Amino acid sequence: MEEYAIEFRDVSKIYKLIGKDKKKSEDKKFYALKQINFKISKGEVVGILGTNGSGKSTMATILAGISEIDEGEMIVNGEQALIAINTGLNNQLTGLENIELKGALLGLKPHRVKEIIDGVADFSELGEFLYQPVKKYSSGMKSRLGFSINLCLDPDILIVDEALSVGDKGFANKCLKRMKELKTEGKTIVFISHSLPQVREFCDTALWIEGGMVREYGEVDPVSDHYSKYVDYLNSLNAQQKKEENEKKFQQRLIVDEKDGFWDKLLTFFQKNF
Ligand SMILES: Nc1ncnc2c1ncn2[C@@H]1O[C@H](COP(=O)(O)OP(=O)(O)OP(=O)(O)O)[C@@H](O)[C@H]1O
Repeated sequence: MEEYAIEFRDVSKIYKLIGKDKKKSEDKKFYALKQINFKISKGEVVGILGTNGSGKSTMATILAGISEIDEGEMIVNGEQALIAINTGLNNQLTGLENIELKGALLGLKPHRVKEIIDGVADFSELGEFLYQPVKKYSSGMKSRLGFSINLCLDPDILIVDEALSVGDKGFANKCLKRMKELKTEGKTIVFISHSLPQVREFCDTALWIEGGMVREYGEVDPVSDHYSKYVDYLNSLNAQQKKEENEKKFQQRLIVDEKDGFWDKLLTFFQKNF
């Protein structure tokens, strides 16, 4: 029997929409992710593709256990860590204190925390900045710290959300090189990137989410080709057609409360008939 690192069974994430009065509406809700099903095998390196707002970051935070799901079930076999800029970093604390805090939250032994501190100091190349509060870091420095902590934690499942698009090219290449080593070590990696060439180069499979739903999941090359064609198609649309396409996607994700629908229908009935 194949062992899966991650399994999503009908997973949905729902947000309440803010109304025109700037209050969260009880009636109108929105699927950030809608009934997502997939299985990622142990040692698989999967790229998550999707246009802006399709649900990639929501997926990353759910995978990392930072965000809760509203419907369905997520089954994870192994320790997972999220590599994303800012996520999980406390701005008031120094880089070093952030590592100690993470170690305490994970219940790590002091010698393990020391190993991680040494590893982060070495990989991040932050030098003296490790002793400065994170609020004084540039976004690239935060990315270096976050990425290095997660790498040094040595999780079984690594979730990388756009981390390589921040920071300088030299550091991004170093991270990519390290991720390739982890891949050969048999780690499961979920890679969220806007860079299609990076996904093609690095991943075995690709999961394409569009409008909060799975559009395609399979071998990286065909899925990337189909995604690329879809992006070209979107780019070929004029402003009005783009608006219609976005509206269609939005309607698919909208959840209107039953009661609300009932009163709307009643009102329409009265308006039509009286
Ligand atoms: N906290 C939140 N409250 C309400 N809606 C949210 C929240 N976070 C995300 N969303 C909405 O959920 C949808 C998915 O967002 P998400 O950030 O996951 O998309 P994405 O694919 O990562 O987008 P991008 O490529 O632009 O970064 C978007 O429509 C977004 O507006």
